[in-house]
Amino acid sequence: MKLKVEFWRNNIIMQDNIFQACKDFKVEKLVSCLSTCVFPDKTTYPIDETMIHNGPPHSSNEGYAYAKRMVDMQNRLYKEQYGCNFTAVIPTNIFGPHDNYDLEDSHVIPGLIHKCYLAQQKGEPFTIMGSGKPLRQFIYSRDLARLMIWTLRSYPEADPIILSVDEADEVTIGDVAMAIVDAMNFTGAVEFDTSKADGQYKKTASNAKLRKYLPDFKFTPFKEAMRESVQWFVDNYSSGSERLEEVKYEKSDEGIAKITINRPDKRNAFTPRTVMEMSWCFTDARDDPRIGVIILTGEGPLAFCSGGDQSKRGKGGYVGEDNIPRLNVLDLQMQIRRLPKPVIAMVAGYAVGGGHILHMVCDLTIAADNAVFGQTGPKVGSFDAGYGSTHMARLVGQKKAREMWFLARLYDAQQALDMGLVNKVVPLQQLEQETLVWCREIMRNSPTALRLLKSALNAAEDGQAGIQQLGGDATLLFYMSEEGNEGRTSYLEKRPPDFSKFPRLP
Ligand SMILES: CC(C)(COP(=O)(O)OP(=O)(O)OC[C@H]1O[C@@H](n2cnc3c(N)ncnc32)[C@H](O)[C@@H]1OP(=O)(O)O)[C@@H](O)C(=O)NCCC(=O)NCCSC(=O)CCC(=O)c1ccccc1C(=O)O
Repeated sequence: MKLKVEFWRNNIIMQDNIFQACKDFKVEKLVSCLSTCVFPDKTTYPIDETMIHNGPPHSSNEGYAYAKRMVDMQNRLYKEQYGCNFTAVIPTNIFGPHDNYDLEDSHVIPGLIHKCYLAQQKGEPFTIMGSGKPLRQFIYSRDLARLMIWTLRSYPEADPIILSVDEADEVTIGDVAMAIVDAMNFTGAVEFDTSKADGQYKKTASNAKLRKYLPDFKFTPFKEAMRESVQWFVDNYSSGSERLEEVKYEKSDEGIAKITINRPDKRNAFTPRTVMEMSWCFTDARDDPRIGVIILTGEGPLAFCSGGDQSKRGKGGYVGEDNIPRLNVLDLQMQIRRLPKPVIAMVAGYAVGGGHILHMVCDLTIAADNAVFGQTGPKVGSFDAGYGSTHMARLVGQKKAREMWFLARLYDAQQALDMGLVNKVVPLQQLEQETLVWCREIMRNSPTALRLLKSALNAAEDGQAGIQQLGGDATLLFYMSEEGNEGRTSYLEKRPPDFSKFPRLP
């Protein structure tokens, strides 16, 4: 690690602020997360919680390790002086879904999963650096989450606790590689590159203290945890999310997808690339049958989206890396409109220009109390004569729509609520929480009813295109019926169809 000073200062400043704020606001319990690198470089094994301060940490990460050691001291001092219930956990080698799977800077398991996947795709050998003999204890992220909740609720001490699998569950890097091979159904050659260094042979940690409190805690079997992690990686790799540069894309186990425009320095103004990336994400969310509702938002509290990036605007549209001018946000508006699942705009800060239109074409809008809405087009030489005008008039009425466009004023969240532009306004800190409440309520409802309602509401505005969407949904339902299938089956069986058993209802 190069930035030792930054690691030291940033961690110390964060810790000092958090501890003091938790004391001042009488927070009932604070659990800080340390890591095994706080332990001395030269030590005996297994390491345990009493050995943190027994000697210098490895020099490569001393800025970070010394700062983290201070957490242990802070926990004790705040308890002694103010009676605070603060403590720390020390997890060992976490892995699981949502990890950092980047090839350059990920930990061993996500890095190997990614390498094995690429080897599978390219038909190349799966190469593991080193002999594969070093031993490590790995904890599955879901197990760690359960233990963290237990720590919050029930662990009584200020002294830290190691959260690790048992010593008997230590595995070699070679075992890890073979578990990945199994989970991935990898059929190619597996090679160990012994010209590369192995790293420390073992770093065994004792979980005796954890076992004293929770003798019966059952860790997820390693191979099962590996299968879930590999499955998560494969599912999410195909979404193309690794290639996203201007947008963030997340999917939750609850069936909620979240697309975040990630250009906060430009108030989340969109370029042709931003729009393309959003479009990939919406396509993935539409095609993934586990997803039932999609959130569209902007990174940070200052803006949902400030419209087209004016610095990329050329003659004929916004110009990307290929030098071709585009107005591709119009296709994105259509995509959101036609997507057969509810899309919710989650708006903090500015939603202006083309960004305002994006929130309007979403099915619902939840706004933070700092949200600001409006069209700026006539001020910067632009306008949207499509949904930006006509759908707006449906939402707020003709007079108000003309006011918004002709004067190009900005409106606060309460004004937007009063004119029917948004569904709810909440304090900024509650924005995500409230949006998730709406998403979860939607997830409990019939997906087919929601789909048909969306296309019916669109059809009333969208003319023949709207009827086509509603008509497509009717065909989908018919294809799912026995009557529809009788037509197909009779054709394949080379017999006349028998529709006589289907009722001709009034
Ligand atoms: C959004 C603001 C009101 C925020 O103000 P403030 O908080 O004071 O921040 P700033 O200091 O102004 O901005 C910080 C930083 O971001 C840059 N930036 C902000 N917005 C844009 C933008 N749209 N393009 C490029 N850059 C932007 C800003 O320059 C600053 O950068 P520095 O380097 O730090 O200087 C305020 O920022 C603002 O008013 N922004 C402009 C809003 C705007 O006019 N947007 C364009 C409207 S036109 C449009 O969106 C058309 C879109 C389109 O493609 C289209 C075309 C044809 C038909 C339909 C459409 C359609 O979208 O439907």
